[in-house]
Amino acid sequence: MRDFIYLASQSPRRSQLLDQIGVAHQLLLAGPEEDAESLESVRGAEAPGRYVARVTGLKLDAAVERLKRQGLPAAPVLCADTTVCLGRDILGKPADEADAVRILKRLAGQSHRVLTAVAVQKGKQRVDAVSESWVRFAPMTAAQIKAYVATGEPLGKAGAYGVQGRAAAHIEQIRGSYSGIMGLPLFETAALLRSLGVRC
Ligand SMILES: Cc1cn([C@H]2C[C@H](O)[C@@H](COP(=O)(O)OP(=O)(O)OP(=O)(O)O)O2)c(=O)[nH]c1=O
Repeated sequence: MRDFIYLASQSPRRSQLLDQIGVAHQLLLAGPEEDAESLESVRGAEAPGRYVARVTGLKLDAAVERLKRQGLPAAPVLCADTTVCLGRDILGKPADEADAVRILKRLAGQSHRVLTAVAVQKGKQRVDAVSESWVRFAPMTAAQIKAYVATGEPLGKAGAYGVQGRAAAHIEQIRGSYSGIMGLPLFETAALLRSLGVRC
């Protein structure tokens, strides 16, 4: 018998990744009355690790409230947040194509960190983890950046790229968690679910 969980995320990648390890899940999405984007604002000099864990906690608070409000059957709720950082700078999702070009120019020829926090709440119990990975992009010409941005892939993704997509052609090296870079670190996720006694 498998338990099901709620996935409070609009990211199709996170749902695919949960499928990959056989976690039955239902989406628990924010309604138009919730200002989901405002949860992701950065506080002054906040370190990236703290930022990503704090935002994930806020997403989970909002999701648990949503579950209560909607009167849905009780089940564990999972949230995650992915942040790309270059040094101490947090690079979020690009606002538009020009912003994606600007971000990718900074990442090209450099190594950066990808932090993904995941948090799960079951009843009153909450557990969380942060996965850290390093990604090194090869140098990219302006034409290569332009061509990549024209694919539309950078929009909606932290750091303006998808490791699982065409960006892979420019990624020289990865250290850490491939699934974490994509948006949900599966090793940590499975361990958190097990620690809560979720059968999957
Ligand atoms: C770095 C990287 C990020 N991403 C994606 C994963 C996340 O969807 C997105 C980071 O944004 P997030 O704010 O973590 O997630 P989201 O807004 O897509 O979904 P929600 O807040 O509802 O959970 O970037 C990739 O798909 N591939 C990558 O290589």
